[in-house]
Amino acid sequence: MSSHRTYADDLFPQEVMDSGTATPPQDYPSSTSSQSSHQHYLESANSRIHVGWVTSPYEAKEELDTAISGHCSRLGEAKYTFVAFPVGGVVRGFWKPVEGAKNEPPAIQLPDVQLANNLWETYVTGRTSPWIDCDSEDPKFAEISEESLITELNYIAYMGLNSMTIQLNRISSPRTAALFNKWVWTRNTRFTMWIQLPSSVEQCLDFDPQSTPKNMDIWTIWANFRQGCYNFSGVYLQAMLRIAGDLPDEFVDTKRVDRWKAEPLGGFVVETDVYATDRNGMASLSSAHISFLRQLWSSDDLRILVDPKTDTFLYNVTLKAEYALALRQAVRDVNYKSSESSTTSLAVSEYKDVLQAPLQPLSENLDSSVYNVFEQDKIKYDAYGDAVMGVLKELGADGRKEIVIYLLGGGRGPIGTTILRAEKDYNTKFRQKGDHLKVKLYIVEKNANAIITLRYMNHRTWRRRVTIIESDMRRLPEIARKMNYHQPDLIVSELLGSIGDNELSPECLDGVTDFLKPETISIPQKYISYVAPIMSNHIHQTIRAQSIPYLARGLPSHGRLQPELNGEGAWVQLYPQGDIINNMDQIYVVFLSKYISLSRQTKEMFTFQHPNFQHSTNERSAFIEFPIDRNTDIMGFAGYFDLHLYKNVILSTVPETHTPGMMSWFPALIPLREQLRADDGDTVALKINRKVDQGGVWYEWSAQLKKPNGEIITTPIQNPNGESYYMRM
Ligand SMILES: C[S@@+](CC[C@H](N)C(=O)[O-])C[C@H]1O[C@@H](n2cnc3c(N)ncnc32)[C@H](O)[C@@H]1O
Repeated sequence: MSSHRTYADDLFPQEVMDSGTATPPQDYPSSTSSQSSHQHYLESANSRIHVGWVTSPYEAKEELDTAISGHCSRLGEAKYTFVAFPVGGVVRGFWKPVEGAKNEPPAIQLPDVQLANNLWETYVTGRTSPWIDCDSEDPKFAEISEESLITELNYIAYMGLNSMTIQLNRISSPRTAALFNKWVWTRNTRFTMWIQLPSSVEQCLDFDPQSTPKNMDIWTIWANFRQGCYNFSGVYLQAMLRIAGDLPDEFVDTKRVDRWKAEPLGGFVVETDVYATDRNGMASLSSAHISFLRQLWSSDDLRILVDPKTDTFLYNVTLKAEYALALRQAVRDVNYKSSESSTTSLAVSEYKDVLQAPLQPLSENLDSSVYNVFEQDKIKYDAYGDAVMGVLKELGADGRKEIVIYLLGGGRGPIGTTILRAEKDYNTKFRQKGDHLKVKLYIVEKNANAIITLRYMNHRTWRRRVTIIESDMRRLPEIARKMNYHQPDLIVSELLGSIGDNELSPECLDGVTDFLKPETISIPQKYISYVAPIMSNHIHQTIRAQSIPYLARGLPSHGRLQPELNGEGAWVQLYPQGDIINNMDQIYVVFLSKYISLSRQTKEMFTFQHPNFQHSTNERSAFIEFPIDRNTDIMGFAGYFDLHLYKNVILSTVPETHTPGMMSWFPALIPLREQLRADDGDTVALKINRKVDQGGVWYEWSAQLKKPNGEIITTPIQNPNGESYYMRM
């Protein structure tokens, strides 16, 4: 059964999940009764939505460097909540290097003691000097830039600022990225780094209409920079999208805009030439700009910076405030949570993108709380009831008096109750008094603890009608022969994981085949797994960053090896393949949130049918191709399944056909070791094998990327021999 149900995590009805980020109606103000709550809503937007001001050369007088607090107060009056200020002070910040001259930038002169530390942290983002260009074609200037950038980063660290921002002006910034790569991985100082991207490819200093690839885009500029920093945590290294008057196509085409949902987006820098004037003479945004902002406004933690491109705001005193107001108006209702809904959405959000290890109910006994979580899913049990009813109707049509049903893997018995209820409903609807169809029910369960509950249920709820068999179902043929148990007309089971077969349902059910009649029916009759490639820098980083605490180093891995007693007398689990490979080569269960699917369609992976009278192998092999329709980084594949219980009674976790309200399974995740860069027009394939040996089952997988010119890139085979993820039998 499903692994996402490992913890008491999914008690929330699907409806709540779906509306987790409860947004107020667009017409919020009119839907609230009082003026004062409307006022409160507007005021809360001023503090909830952080709009900052980029200090520009237009207002930069030298005195500003020692008068930051007054600068901040004036911005506060215009409803700005922070300022991006040159970290070296305005003289250094707006210095202009002269070509060919012996350039020596002015020294840093922004005294720290003018503000209390907490005020610097809260209100000031350090902006590196805009003239810095470590990737300049002029090697001397590139060198000066590198030295200056390190000096400024050091100063940001010294000041204890919480955030800094740097503007990328090139398509390719390998030296800047290398400098950041070293800094983030080796310096024990933590502040958020907002990497401002160019507003369009054509704006870049190194853009060349002849040599720049036609499909170059802002996302690729960012992805190369992020990759240059070896995908350092998105908590600290974030992209800021620069918005100018003309939006490039990739900020208008929804499927390309969506990629930013899978990236660590810090926010936006809005150039003031995007503003028009509305009917009331106020600064306003175009509907294209508003819709772009809204599409990516995933959280009110995002930041917006207003970057003045003219000095008009110096003469028109209300303009600054109007800029900020227009931005808040654009996004303030997107993530607005009314006070009634906030508790629930918070609880659900705790499980977003949390990695869970799939359950292995065959090799490990589940505990009561896990069963309790399963049992909340009324939709699943109702579907089982419908399927059993379907079989009773079909078999009962010949007027028989008895039908023998085995529930295989009964847990605490909810499907047992469902079966007996179906019997009652069938007799009420289709049989006369005295002509009842009787279900002879056996429940098989190997978990000795759950057996205690089943016996209690039998005594209390089922009026001792059920024969309870404490055993692994694979021993059922032997036990049943010895005990003269009846052969089943119907076997019912639910032994399914997030991709169907990954809790070893096929192997368990095959174990009872010799005890079946040729006409025995199985519920389920069939299950099919599905996959789709996904993009998610966040989940990639989360998987990589898992580490094993000292006191957990003896816990069994999910791989083939078991913990060992080492020479010092401690139990230790060894990972000869290394921690990172071990992390990347497992299948996880995740309530996916910060991700996007890269295919409009999920595609079939493996199919299993029951009963498997031919004893066909449970090994499988699949090669599943997907066309890629945008430049992207593929982090792996999301996995789903559908469950054909009986005839047209189907349960599904596949996004296109998801059973409404069913919450029993979160998607599975099949990660790649490294994110795989793909371009618009490529084809990616998942190559996956399901392998079986004496002790268990495992998957081995890799990806194959095909370029339009026929070039093929193949990634390494993951989880060879089940070393990191092995399902014991
Ligand atoms: C996913 S749970 C489902 C429990 C219950 N049918 C329900 O829907 O709540 C699967 C159950 O099958 C049991 N099980 C798994 N493999 C088994 C096997 N080979 N023989 C007997 N029981 C097994 C597990 O102990 C567990 O109780």
